[in-house]
Amino acid sequence: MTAQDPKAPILELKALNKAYGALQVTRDLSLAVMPGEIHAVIGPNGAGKTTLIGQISGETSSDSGQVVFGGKDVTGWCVASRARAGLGRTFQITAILPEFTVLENVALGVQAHQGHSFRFLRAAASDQKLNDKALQILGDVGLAERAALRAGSLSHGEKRMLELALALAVEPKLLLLDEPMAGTGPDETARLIGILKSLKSRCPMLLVEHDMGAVFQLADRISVLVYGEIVASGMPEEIRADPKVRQAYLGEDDAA
Ligand SMILES: Nc1ncnc2c1ncn2[C@@H]1O[C@H](COP(=O)(O)OP(=O)(O)OP(=O)(O)O)[C@@H](O)[C@H]1O
Repeated sequence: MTAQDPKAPILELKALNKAYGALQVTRDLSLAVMPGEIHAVIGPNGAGKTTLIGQISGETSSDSGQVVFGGKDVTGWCVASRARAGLGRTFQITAILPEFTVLENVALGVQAHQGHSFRFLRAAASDQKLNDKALQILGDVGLAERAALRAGSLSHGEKRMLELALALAVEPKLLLLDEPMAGTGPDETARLIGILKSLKSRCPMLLVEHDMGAVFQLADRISVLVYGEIVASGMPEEIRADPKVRQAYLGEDDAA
């Protein structure tokens, strides 16, 4: 299969392993993300989800196994090379420049992606094409009417949407989302769910999320990680019904 084949996975993990000393954090971990899908990884605290995201983005080296992205083996690639190849991830809120407007933040992201330096903010601010692109992205994440505000004045949930806009500014082929709902209230969570749903046909996602309501609304496929191992992988209804999963992770709660 080639990267152009629409049925080929955009991301394939093959038997990934990572240990810290005696602690085996991910073990023989394999999964695939297909074009047009949201694949969620859930698991109890300490299951290895953040480590796995790091192994995919390149921040954490793997002891063995392969990361294949867009048909290319990127296992030995650094973070920047993987990002340039289209592996996007949401940034921490600290990546937002609070004194700049919402529009300027995204315009700078678009500009950086186009290979210019951050130093040319003035040029960026007057570049209509750049601003148009940034505004379009802000529309995609529901922040168009906040464009002229200082980014620092946004609510927590809006900052998460701005993070998403910054990730989209680089036109990713896959988005890694590490707990995008963390700290957001119910209304903002509902808005974020709607936004992510509307984006998935254009950008497949690997979603790590503790909010089970959000996971079950968003995911096309769910993999359950326990002690670094995928104990179940399937459609949401299969996962909900799997007794192993209920015991290992969902507990007594109804996951809906
Ligand atoms: N750099 C490190 N050095 C040593 N141990 C680590 C390191 N990073 C993670 N660990 C350990 O690996 C295990 C998995 O951690 P990880 O953060 O990947 O889990 P997680 O599933 O993301 O947890 P959470 O849901 O709480 O965020 C934990 O026991 C953690 O203490």
